[in-house]
Amino acid sequence: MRFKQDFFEQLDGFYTQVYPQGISNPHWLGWSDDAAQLIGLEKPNDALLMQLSANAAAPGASYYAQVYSGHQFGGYTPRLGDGRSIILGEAIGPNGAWDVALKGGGPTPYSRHGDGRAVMRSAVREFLVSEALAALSVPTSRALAVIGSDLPVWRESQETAAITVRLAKSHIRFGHFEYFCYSEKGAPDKLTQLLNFTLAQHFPHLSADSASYKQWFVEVVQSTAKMIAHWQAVGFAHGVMNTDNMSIVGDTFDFGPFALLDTFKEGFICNHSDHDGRYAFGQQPGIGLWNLKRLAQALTPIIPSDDLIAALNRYQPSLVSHYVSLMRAKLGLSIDSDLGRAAQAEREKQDLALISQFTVMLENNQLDYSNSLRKMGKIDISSQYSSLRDDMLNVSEFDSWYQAYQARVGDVADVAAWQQQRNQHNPKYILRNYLAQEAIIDIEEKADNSKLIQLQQLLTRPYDEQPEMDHFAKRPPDWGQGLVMSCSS
Ligand SMILES: Nc1ncnc2c1ncn2[C@@H]1O[C@H](COP(=O)(O)OP(=O)(O)OP(=O)(O)O)[C@@H](O)[C@H]1O
Ligand SMILES: [Mg+2]
Repeated sequence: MRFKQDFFEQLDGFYTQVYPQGISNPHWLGWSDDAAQLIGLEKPNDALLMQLSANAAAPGASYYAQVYSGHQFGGYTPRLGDGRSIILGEAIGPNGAWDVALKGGGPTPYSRHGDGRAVMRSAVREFLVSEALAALSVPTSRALAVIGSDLPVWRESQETAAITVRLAKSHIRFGHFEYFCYSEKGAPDKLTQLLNFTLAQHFPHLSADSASYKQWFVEVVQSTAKMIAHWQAVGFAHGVMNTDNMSIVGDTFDFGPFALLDTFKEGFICNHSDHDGRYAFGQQPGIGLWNLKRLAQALTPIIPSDDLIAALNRYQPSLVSHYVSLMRAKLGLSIDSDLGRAAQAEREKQDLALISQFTVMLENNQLDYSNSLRKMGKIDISSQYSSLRDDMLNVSEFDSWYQAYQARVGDVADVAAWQQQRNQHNPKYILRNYLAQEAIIDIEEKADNSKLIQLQQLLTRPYDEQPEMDHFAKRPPDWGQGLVMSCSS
């Protein structure tokens, strides 16, 4: 790894230098070749294992924990910070730099009452889902590796510690701006410094001056909208959309009690602690805007309110556009690029209605979200019969939807090619909670990570048939239905 240290060198006062503490008997549980390529690494080796398990210093690393705050479940917590994630610096890759962080690397000044550790089950889940979402083209932080140990840690019972090696284009969160607005009142120069750094590092096409701030916030609104559109389209529930878990570059960030939907359910809550369903699957678009409003508030000392409000107004249309376009690809709804603006807007409205009717049917019939969409690749669109019909209890409701759908799809000259295209947008394999759980149980009970590796490899090619892996595409068994995860990770 070759590091630069821009955050560390340019933002004194925005972090505390702190060294990670090694975990005993470190061993690779998982390694991502795809993530490794991002920072110019090839295969894992023993020296790297020692460095990434914090048992040896990584040459060129600085080791620091950033300070931030954030709104958690709607309430403001004035001081958070990296309590268990220690950043080594920005590793230089062939197409840009990535922060490398050891999540679970030991206590920091921001650990409050925590031990600075991550348990193996949560580290494995973060590793698997980071790479699985990337393969689905969802904007996300990445995971280079997950490293197991025999270091005991206590949660509800004794477990073992692990480290996820996270790669992120940026670790700057909405909560960074909140911290420097509220906790260091009267210091707008700090906010400006942070914003100028963010611009220079992550929005290089914008200059670091007040004229660009307005455009920058528009782009933050749009990338957040795009990220959440992806979540809704693949059926991803994040579970802890606190503002300290929202990345400023619009990447999915901090994987705790997340879930990919099995059965489609708007109100699905994956987080055991989310009693009111604040972060339920169907609430995510609204919470995205709520979070952006908190960020906007924190920016009022340096960006005029009118500009912030104008940018926020672009959230909803941007999210709908992205979502409809992703769902069009899934359902095979083509668009005529010659349509005028007004006609396009009307078409978007109609398509959104058609898509919503589809998901309502899935919910009413308790159908699996991804598997139902995958069936699109088997539909003979020219025929009155659809295999999806057999899954419906209310057949007449389906028939009238299907009629409207067929009319919208129109004539398809080459049905096989149409089906093939559907398969390239509707994954056969997703990271179902029960699959992750099975991989974790094998590690816990048999020290066997082969299922994890198999799952990771499978999920790097989620659209391919891989017929020998068919069983991984099944709906969960009874014990794995609607698994709800706790936050004690
Ligand atoms: N075991 C722990 N020890 C110390 N601090 C912790 C621990 N678990 C969580 N925290 C801290 O509590 C706050 C909220 O936790 P949250 O679950 O959002 O983040 P996280 O998963 O620990 O990390 P990140 O957001 O970097 O992915 C963060 O400041 C986090 O660092
Ligand atoms: Mg967090």
